[in-house]
Amino acid sequence: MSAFASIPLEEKRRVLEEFTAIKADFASRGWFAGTGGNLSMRIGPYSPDEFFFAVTASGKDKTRSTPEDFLFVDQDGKACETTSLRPSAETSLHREIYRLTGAGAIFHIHSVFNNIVSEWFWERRSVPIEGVELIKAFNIWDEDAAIDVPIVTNYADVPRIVPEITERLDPRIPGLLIRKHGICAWGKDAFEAKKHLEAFEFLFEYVYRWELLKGRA
Ligand SMILES: CSC[C@@H](O)[C@@H](O)C(=O)COP(=O)(O)O
Ligand SMILES: [Zn+2]
Repeated sequence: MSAFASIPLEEKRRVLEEFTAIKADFASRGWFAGTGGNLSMRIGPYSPDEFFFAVTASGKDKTRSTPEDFLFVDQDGKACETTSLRPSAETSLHREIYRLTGAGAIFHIHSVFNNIVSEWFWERRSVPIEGVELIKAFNIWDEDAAIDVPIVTNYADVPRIVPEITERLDPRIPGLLIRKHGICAWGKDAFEAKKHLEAFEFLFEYVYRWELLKGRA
């Protein structure tokens, strides 16, 4: 039996149920404008060379729930079961983040705040955030902690983004911005990945508003 086939059916069902609920929650926040965004959740045993994850199908209206929203793929992005669905166009980014971090879930969304701050701070290739309480959501507890959220190039040819992720991913920071595109945030499980994504979006809105208050044009 293949490694994927030996993952219990109830485990697959559990992942898809949790996945469906999170997708509906994010849809209610307006995080999937114009079919943008994609989500994945890992399942079964993990090694950097072999792992499996459920990922949203490409180009779907992610504000709707249908039986064709997700498929399971392996570490190479190949479908684990026969399906007519195509995995997200950004599956290669998820694959690389799983390979580097062993995370349990990765959520990618587009927002106006994450797009604007990624452009404002593009020259330094990271968004600086200092002393804001919600930095603790990333399990960083230093007094007045300062973090830099990496920004990578938004190549139209998505696999070209992968080497920049390899180079720029900071193990302390569970997220990466893609310039004028969106964020990938991850965590050890879906609960943690969602917590991190919410914290990033709060912090990006904070940075956006603070920069305007300081008089940025
Ligand atoms: C329609 S714009 C969005 C896409 O180009 C992409 O950035 C995105 O997030 C969704 O792609 P998808 O292939 O549906 O996962
Ligand atoms: Zn995207």
